[in-house]
Amino acid sequence: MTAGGGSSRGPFMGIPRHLLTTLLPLLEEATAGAIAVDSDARITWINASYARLIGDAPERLVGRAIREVIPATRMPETVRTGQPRLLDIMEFRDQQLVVSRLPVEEDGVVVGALAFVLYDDLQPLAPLMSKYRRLQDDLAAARRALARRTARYSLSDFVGASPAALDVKRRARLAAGRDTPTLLLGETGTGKEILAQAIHSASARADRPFVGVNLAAVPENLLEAEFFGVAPGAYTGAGQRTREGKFQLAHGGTLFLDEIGDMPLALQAKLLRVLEEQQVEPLGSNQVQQVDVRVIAATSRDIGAMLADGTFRSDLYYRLNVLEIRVPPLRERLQDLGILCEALLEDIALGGELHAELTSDALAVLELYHWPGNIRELRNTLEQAMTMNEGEGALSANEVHAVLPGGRDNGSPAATSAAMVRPLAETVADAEQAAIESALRAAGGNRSRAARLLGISRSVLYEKLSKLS
Ligand SMILES: Nc1ncnc2c1ncn2[C@@H]1O[C@H](COP(=O)(O)OP(=O)(O)OP(=O)(O)O)[C@@H](O)[C@H]1O
Repeated sequence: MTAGGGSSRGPFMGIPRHLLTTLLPLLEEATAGAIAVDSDARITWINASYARLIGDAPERLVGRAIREVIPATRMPETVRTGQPRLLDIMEFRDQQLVVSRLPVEEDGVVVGALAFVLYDDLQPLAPLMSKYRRLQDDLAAARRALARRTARYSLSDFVGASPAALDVKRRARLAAGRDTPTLLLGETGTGKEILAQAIHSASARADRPFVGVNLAAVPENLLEAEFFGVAPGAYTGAGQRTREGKFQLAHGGTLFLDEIGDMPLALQAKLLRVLEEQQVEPLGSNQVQQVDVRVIAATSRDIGAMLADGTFRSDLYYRLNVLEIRVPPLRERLQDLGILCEALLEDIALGGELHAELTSDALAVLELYHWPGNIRELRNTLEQAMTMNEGEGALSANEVHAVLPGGRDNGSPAATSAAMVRPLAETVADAEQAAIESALRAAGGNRSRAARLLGISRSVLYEKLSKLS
C-alpha cells in the first residue's frame, strides 16, 4: 500500500510518526542540524541550527521542496524507498556534512523523513572523512585527466613569422573553418600535433573532445580495439563492459591520427569504410554505431613513396587529403629560429628556476645546425644547455655547441679548424648514427624508450635504423 508518494515495506525501519511530536521539540535547540520532510519531500520542520547554516529563517524554509534548498540532498530517495541512510557524506556549499536520514512511518507506510546533520565537531569521524577526501581527490584527478582530452594548443602556440610559417597558419585557419578531413605532412617535431589541436580549437567542434592516437605507439594487434572499441565478452579477458574506442570517445569532436603512415593495410581498409559511412563496429559486436568525427591525420613518412610502393592505400589517401598542409622543417625556416628560441626558453624556464636567454653567438651556432629532429630537437637542445649552464647568465655559443650532436667531441666552434670541416650531410649522418647508437645503449635496446630519449617517434627511429642496416 502506498500513500502520498510514500512506499510500504515489510519490516519496520523508520520512526513512527507519533514520536515526532516528542522528538522535534527536543531537537529544536540541538547544536547539530535536524530537518523533517513530508511524503512530497517538502520541508515540514527545521531546527534553528540547520536554518542558520542554510542562512534563512525556519518559517521561510518550511513548505519548500528540500531539493531547492539543499541541492545535494537525498531525502527524496529516503521518502521514496523507505530505506534509512546512516552517516552519509553530503556536500553543501563547499562544506562536507555527515547526514543520517530515517524514514518516518505511519501504519507501515512512509509519510516523510527526518535527517540529523553533523557539521561541526567531526573529529570522531576523522578516518571516514579523510577517506572521503582521498576519494574526492582521486575523482578530481580523473576529471583532470578527462579534461586533457580537450585540445591544449591554439594557433598562437605555433610560433613562427617566416613566410613559410605564415602560410601554414593561413592553411590551418582554412582547415578550422571547414569540417573536412585534413592531412598534415612534415618531418618529426615540426609541430603537426600542435597544429592539429589548434585547428580543432578554432573549429566549430572546439568544445567537444579532441582525441589523439599515435599509430606508431600502439601494437598492431591492439589497433582495431583501440580504434573501434570492444563489445562485452568479445574475447577472453575482454571484460563484461563495453570498452569505447577512440572513434566513440571522439564523437562530436576531432580524432587526430598521428603517424597514419604506420597504419597496417588491413586497418587502412576498415578506416576508409568508417570515414565513408561514419559508422563503427566494436570488436566482437555485430551492431554498428553512428559516429560524427572529424579526422585530422599526420605523418612524417614520405607518403608519396608509400603510395607508389602500395604500402598506403591511395583511396584512403584521397579521403584524408581533402585539405593538405605541408609543415616545413626547421632548416627551411631558420628565420624563425630567434623567436622560436625565445618562446621555447620562456616555456622551459616556466617549469623551473633556470634563467632563459641566448647570446647572438649562440643563435649563430644553432643556425648552422641541420635540425633533423626539428623544433622538438631544438627544445631538447635548449633544455640541456640550460641545465648545464645552471642559470649562470645567457647561454653562450660554447654551451650550445657542447650539447649539439658531436659538439663535445669537436670542442668549441672557435677551435674547429677548416681541415676538420666535412660536408654537412656527412657530419649530420654520422652524428645521427652516433646519437641513435647511444640512445639504444642507454635504453638497453628498447626501441620505444630510445625513440623517446631522442625526441623522435618510434616509426622515425625504425626508418632510420632500416637505412643504417
Ligand atoms: N611552431 C612551433 N612553435 C612552438 N613550438 C613548437 C612548434 N612546433 C613544434 N614545437 C615544439 O616541438 C614539440 C613537438 O611538436 P609536435 O609534437 O607538434 O611535432 P610533430 O610534428 O607532431 O612530431 P611527430 O611527427 O614526431 O609526432 C612540441 O612539444 C613543441 O614544444
